[in-house]
Amino acid sequence: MAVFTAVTLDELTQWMEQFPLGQAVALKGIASGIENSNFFLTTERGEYVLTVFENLDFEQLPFYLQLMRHLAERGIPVPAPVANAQGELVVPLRGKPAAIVSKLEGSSQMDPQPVHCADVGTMLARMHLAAADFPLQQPNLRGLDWWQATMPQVLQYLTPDNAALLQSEVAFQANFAAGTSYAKLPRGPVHADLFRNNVMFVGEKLTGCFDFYFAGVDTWLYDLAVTVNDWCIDLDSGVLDVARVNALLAAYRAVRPFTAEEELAWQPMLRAAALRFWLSRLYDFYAPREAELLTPHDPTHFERILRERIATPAPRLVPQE
Ligand SMILES: Nc1ncnc2c1ncn2[C@@H]1O[C@H](COP(=O)(O)OP(=O)(O)O)[C@@H](O)[C@H]1O
Ligand SMILES: N[C@@H](CCOP(=O)(O)O)C(=O)O
Repeated sequence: MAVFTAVTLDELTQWMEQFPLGQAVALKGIASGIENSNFFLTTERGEYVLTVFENLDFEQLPFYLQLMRHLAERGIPVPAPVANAQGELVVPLRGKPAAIVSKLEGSSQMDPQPVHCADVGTMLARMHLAAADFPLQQPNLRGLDWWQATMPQVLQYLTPDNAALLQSEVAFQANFAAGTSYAKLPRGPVHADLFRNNVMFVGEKLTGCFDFYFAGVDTWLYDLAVTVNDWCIDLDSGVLDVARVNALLAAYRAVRPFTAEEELAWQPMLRAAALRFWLSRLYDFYAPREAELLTPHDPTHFERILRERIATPAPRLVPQE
């Protein structure tokens, strides 16, 4: 269950008057999210998604919603936020920030093949380029600073072996991030959570991606590593599937070629992307927020992926001649 704030159709009647969408005619809670209360909203003008933000405040939200608007205006298939009569994208509902965005067609592809991974690679590269001139700034709030602050809060719950892995990987990543090659990696606003469940397909056609609420400014390579670590793996073992990796990377670099520094940084970045989700899942598992009503995601999945990325060389970003 993931509707933390109950909203009724009656309640929306007056609230909706500020939006150019006509009357609300149907409202249905969406069970699958873990962060916010989401609803499919049908109005006289069409199909939308209403989100009531449970953990993000009015200061943080403009970055995400303006970024979605920026991308939508540049033809990237993301939900377009709907502004109210005052031009605001975030409006209080039941005392919490809320927003209406367009509804994407389709459903998630949870068993992706190379053809799907190629579409994801193309979209990701186009999204990076389209976001490059986005004017608002917000760092990736789940980056190195967060890892260093969060690690001490979970260490006590881990086996000695896992505690040692976590400490050594955070140290490795701090060293990697301090290097001169890292500083040269191209960066900009990134999605930072482009998992299978955040992309829609109709058949083999990608119709869009959503859930920008972990977006922030970080390296493009990090975003790519997060994506590959979810789309291109055997879910049981965490092992990379070479055909899917190569399809995603070839499609990405056809839109935006990689730099020499990115080629060198690929393997450490795959480790960084695995660490990020191992740590957030450990944190959600051992230190759940009060409002959290869902079973947290399994941390051992990303522990396996991290160990695998440390142990096994990944396919290169650009295959050697
Ligand atoms: N713009 C959208 N178009 C279509 N479906 C959406 C859209 N936004 C969210 N959804 C649906 O709502 C579900 C939960 O959204 P999500 O953003 O993942 O929630 P949370 O941030 O709470 O984890 C998604 O799995 C998807 O089915
Ligand atoms: N993708 C993250 C958790 C974020 O959940 P989402 O439903 O908002 O995408 C993970 O798998 O740990």
